Amino acid sequence: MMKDENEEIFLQWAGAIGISDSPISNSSCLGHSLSVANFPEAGGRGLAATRVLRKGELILRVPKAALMTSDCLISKDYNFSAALRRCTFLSSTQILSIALLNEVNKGKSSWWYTYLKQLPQSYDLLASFGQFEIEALQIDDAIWTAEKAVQKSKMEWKEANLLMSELKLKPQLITFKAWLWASATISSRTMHVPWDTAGCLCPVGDFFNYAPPDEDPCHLENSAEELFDTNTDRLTDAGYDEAVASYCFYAKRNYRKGDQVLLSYGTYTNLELLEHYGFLLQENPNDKAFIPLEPEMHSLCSWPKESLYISQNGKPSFALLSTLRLWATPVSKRKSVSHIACTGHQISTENEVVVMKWLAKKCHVLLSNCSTSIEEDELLLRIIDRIQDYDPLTTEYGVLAPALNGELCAFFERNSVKRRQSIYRWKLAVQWRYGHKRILFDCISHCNKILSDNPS
Ligand SMILES: C[S@@+](CC[C@H](N)C(=O)[O-])C[C@H]1O[C@@H](n2cnc3c(N)ncnc32)[C@H](O)[C@@H]1O
Repeated sequence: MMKDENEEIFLQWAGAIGISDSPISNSSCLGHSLSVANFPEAGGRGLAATRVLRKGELILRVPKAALMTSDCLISKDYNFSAALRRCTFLSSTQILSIALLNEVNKGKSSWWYTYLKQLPQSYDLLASFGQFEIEALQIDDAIWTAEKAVQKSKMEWKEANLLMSELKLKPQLITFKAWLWASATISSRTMHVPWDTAGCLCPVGDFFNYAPPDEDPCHLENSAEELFDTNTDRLTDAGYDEAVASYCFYAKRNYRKGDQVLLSYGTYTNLELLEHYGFLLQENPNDKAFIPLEPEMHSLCSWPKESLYISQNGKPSFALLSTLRLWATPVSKRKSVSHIACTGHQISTENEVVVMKWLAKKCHVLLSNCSTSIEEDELLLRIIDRIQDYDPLTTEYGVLAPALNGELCAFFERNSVKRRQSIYRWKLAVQWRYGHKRILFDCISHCNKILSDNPS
């Protein structure tokens, strides 16, 4: 069956179970406010505005009965609930992943068959990265995060094996590959519900692609305000509304007809987006670069580790700057100036010069420790695009940039089969390291500017 045909059947099914983008009851699911469209540069399949949408307007309602939750899957499946009682050690996310595979196992007899059929067949979350793509991240912190994601996924899969074999799932649904698919579906598509920490799968609502939150939640002045939940890492401009027993989605800004309607799933760095959703943004205002600090720096201040970073624009965070200022102060004077540092003020010109020199040098060393430069990564990204387009001349690029030779050869050796997906993951890794290096580079420029304004 054609992809569009599947989509058509899915939208009819969604309309019949009450999913609607219209305030008046309507048998069709979409068409009043939204339509499914393809946005190749911003998430692929997504939702477009079919008319002018005003900020704060309710644009989609998905009734509770249409939400796929562990509760609803378990309560309708006696075997599953009986087997689950014997496996009390599984997390809510593992349970929802197994419940999802259990539905897939039912094939056409599953009530969710039409929904399951249109889910993506694979994902590119960090947990699905192979050794080659992990190494392509180049930066220790990111490599560690990716390795941890793979290990965690493997461990959760092993723990889930007992229940999956009790359920007698088909052999291909018990594999690690199937587990990666199920857990990535849960990680990248679930939405927060108050009664289950695993969240829910929300047909049609999970077609919204992501835009980072661009406003401070405290300053929101529209009807979606009360749905803004800074404590959850799920969709924040949508939420479950008990009063109407539905998941409700609101326009987070004004849209023109044809615009892609986006939602903010939360505030994420690019590494976090890769880890939880399998994509990253070329321009992510929430991206950050964490750099290794001297052990002493951590004990100097009470700032949490996560607050010590370089922002996407190359400027050190408030906490990092005040920590560095205090650290650059002679030990005997630290106590008397700590209140100045903690309130974000410059301690002295000499102190600022030491801080900026240290920071610029650190970024410079980190950049020179990488096996490729920013320019080489830029070239590699162009080469990868050509490889994606099956340009036969691409191997010759190694001559243009000898530093890329090893990486290009390693890719071709390992990836004769299943190239498309491997190329895409490799590209994500290179895009990530390129963005990270740009932050370090911009930080050096920022420090140099301050140094030239404060000649020592
Ligand atoms: C909730 S789904 C959104 C709908 C999805 N595009 C689909 O076809 O079903 C989330 C996934 O969409 C993709 N995505 C969402 N926003 C994106 C963006 N701004 N850029 C690239 N990919 C995006 C990622 O693959 C992500 O894991």
